[in-house]
Amino acid sequence: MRYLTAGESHGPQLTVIVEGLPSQLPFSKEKIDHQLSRRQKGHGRGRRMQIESDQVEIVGGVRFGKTTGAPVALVIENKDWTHWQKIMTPSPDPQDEEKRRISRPRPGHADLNGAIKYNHRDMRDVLERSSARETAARVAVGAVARQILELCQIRLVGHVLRIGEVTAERILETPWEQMIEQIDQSPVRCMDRSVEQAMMDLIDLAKKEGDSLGGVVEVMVEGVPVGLGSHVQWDRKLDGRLAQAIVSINAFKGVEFGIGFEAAEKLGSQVHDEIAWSKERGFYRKTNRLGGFEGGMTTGEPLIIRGVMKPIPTLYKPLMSVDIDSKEPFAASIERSDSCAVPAASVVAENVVAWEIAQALLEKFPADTIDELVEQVEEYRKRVVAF
Ligand SMILES: Cc1cc2nc3c(=O)[nH]c(=O)nc-3n(C[C@H](O)[C@H](O)[C@H](O)COP(=O)(O)O)c2cc1C
Ligand SMILES: C=C(O[C@@H]1CC(C(=O)O)=C[C@@H](OP(=O)(O)O)[C@H]1O)C(=O)O
Repeated sequence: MRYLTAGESHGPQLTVIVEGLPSQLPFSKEKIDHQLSRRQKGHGRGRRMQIESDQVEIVGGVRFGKTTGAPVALVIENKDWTHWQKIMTPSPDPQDEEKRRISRPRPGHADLNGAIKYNHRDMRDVLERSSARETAARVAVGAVARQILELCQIRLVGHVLRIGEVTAERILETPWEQMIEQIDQSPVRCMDRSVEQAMMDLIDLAKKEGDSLGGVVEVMVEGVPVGLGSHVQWDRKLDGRLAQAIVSINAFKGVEFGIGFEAAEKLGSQVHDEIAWSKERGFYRKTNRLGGFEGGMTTGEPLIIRGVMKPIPTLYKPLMSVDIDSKEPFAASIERSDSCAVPAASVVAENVVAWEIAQALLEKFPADTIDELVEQVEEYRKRVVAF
């Protein structure tokens, strides 16, 4: 399976083509819209999210509610387009275009590197595509992948572990349904009720001071069979692919699995997970400190993946930059912006993980129809327990 996204942040729409989905997959627009709406919420977002109300339109590859096996085409409208149409389309007056041109790169954005690389004197030609608006398209794709995972008894959840200096407890013992409800009701998508308010206060303070905040998100995946991914070639290692997927989310700068970077300060005996066996479960690990991966393959334990997001680069208390025409220094212009998007990014992280897992599943169990996939996964699970 593969997908491509296209579309500018302030253009008419985002477009996605997903290829290789098995046929006969019940395809729910509601489930995609649900994920899209989760991505729009969260304390700290700016005014743009009040304008958008993301909904997917299915324009190819689905008939009578099921995939046909043909490429699936999805569209998400940008409601903000109506306000930007004039700026985004050519003007008969060249002076108009000159006035609209962006010549002042924002630190922390793709503006300057993209302008130099693609030889743009108007940095709108870079920022329109580098914007995290594109993550709406990736969430739509992840929401499709989740429909495959659901039928294969694999479920996942994501939450905010940290905002700035406020860190939540990881509540791994909470029953799954309760955990999901708790996260979705939290204004910062945090499982730990005791720190929610502290997170919101910190976001409000950063906003008041014209600053921004980052944090850490965590995704857990349960029910993944042993042996997705492979040790035999570098680009087939599933932890490696997930790392790429996470760091490809705008503003994500790092990733870890299980205890992650803590492993550096521990002894081997405190890090590796002992192997055990029972008739009911087959082989299992007594602990899950490595977060469900050994040798680039899943161990059958839950996957624990964390990603760190840097603070939003656009600041109301602007940083210094240099104009590309005059070469004069200036204080970066102030534009509408989120002050913290970690809650939204936790939903993006969940959905990019969903895609990678579904893709790895279809690599291990190639299938033209969803029933073929589900049958193979069920048979394999039996074989694994009996191994
Ligand atoms: C959900 C989400 C929302 C974001 N919103 C903003 C924003 O409002 N303003 C901003 O300057 N950056 C925002 N960003 C981050 C920028 O898109 C990102 O930092 C920029 O494209 C540069 O890419 P890099 O940080 O990966 O190097 C957001 C990121 C995500 C994931
Ligand atoms: C549009 C979204 O996020 C945007 C990501 C973003 C950026 O620079 O990455 C900047 C802001 O956009 P605007 O410049 O239009 O205010 C965010 O609102 C979205 O998440 O759907």
